[in-house]
Amino acid sequence: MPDLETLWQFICEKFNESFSTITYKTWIETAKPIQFADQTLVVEVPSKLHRDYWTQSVTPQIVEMLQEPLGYKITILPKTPDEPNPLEAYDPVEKTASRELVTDSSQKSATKTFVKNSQLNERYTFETFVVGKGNQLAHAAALAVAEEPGVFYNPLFFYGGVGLGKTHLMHAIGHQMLENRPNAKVKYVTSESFANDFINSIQTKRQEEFRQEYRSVDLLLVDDIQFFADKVGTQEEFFHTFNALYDDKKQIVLSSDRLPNEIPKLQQRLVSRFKWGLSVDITPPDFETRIAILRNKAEAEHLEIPNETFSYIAGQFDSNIRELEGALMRVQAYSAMGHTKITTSLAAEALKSLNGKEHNNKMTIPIIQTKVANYYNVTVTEIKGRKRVKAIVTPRQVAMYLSRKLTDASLPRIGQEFGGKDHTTVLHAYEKITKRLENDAELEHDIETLKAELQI
Ligand SMILES: Nc1ncnc2c1ncn2[C@@H]1O[C@H](COP(=O)(O)OP(=O)(O)OP(=O)(O)O)[C@@H](O)[C@H]1O
Repeated sequence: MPDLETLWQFICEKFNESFSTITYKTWIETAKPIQFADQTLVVEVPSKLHRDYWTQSVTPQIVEMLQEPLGYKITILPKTPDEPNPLEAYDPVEKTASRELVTDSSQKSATKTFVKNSQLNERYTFETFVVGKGNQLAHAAALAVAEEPGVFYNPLFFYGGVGLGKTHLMHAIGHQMLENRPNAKVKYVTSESFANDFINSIQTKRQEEFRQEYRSVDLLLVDDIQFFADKVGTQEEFFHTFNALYDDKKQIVLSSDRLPNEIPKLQQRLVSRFKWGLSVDITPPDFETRIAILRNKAEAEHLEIPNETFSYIAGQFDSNIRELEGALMRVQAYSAMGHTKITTSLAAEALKSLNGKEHNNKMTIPIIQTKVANYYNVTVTEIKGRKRVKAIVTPRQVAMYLSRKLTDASLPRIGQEFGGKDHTTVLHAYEKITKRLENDAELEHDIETLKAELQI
């Protein structure tokens, strides 16, 4: 019997040879082998969603892949970090019972006519999508749905703030599905286009055609469904479209800036249907992800940009990737106009005039973290980390306190920027520093100095 390391290496190599890089990265690279005993392999995966996908799809493929070389069938038990090692916990793992979501394994659709015009943007693929903490689950769910449409999460519902990649992921699902099944019929629309198509069909007496068009797809992607609010007739029609596709086990993917039950004037029966599948949120990217997105974009545009300039731009825009990309393009335009290289001071100059605002004066959490770390002689990594020695806890709490005072970021958002901490930790830090300030003159001096430096 091979040891754990050899077995895992073998699995990685085999999987890498047989599947696309994105599949490999999403399901294998995020997994960690834990134990191999009694022909049973325990693998730790990041979330329940990953575990479900492993159970349903990855595990059978690996078992089959290994059967010939090993000469026997191994058992694979995926678990999340919170779950005990099933081999140690003794309890036989519930392999399928833990599925939280409705699934249906009877998907296999008939051949469809080839549809060229599915309104997909070529740039929005899984390959160009940078995965980070805020979007890891959404990305994994998107890939699961693209690879096995109608099986896992139907509907798949993305929600989250503006410019965070919901549309990008929806298009990526469409591309991936067409790559796997070139004859599939994929349709991407915004909720407004759906409403317009519907109204036009009434005006031109082509309702039957409209229904035929929307109800014959294999994958329907409807973006920004918050704009269904107030459109009673459109909601009614969409309800029937949804039912027809769902009953036919066709995949539906929806997006909105908020959860279904928070969309005003959305019919209750639609809200409840939208909850049948999986709702997954996308939160703003952390600093490292923002840098990775900028790097990718710069590489695609063949731009040469120093590391510190990436950090500078990523420090300025922390809650909307569209703005982040826009900033990079602006810097590029500035450099092209002046025939000069891209440097941090050029970037500062370019972004300063953005909307006529002094944009480089905008306070962001990474700027606060850097300033506080320097002031207390610790590193930003330590500030974001979990070490509980006083020399680090105080700077960490001060940085959280200042982030709350000097930026508009919410408590969860601040927690996320501090290495993914809970919002209650941020609140605790804020309250602790506020209390200490009542009778700690030294701390008061530190904070006043930092504030003065930060607000220059
Ligand atoms: N993780 C990511 N990796 C690379 N690019 C991204 C990522 N997330 C978003 N983007 C890019 O940011 C821009 C905005 O993304 P997108 O349009 O998908 O946002 P959205 O959440 O649909 O916004 P809206 O709520 O305005 O519809 C796009 O150009 C997209 O390619």
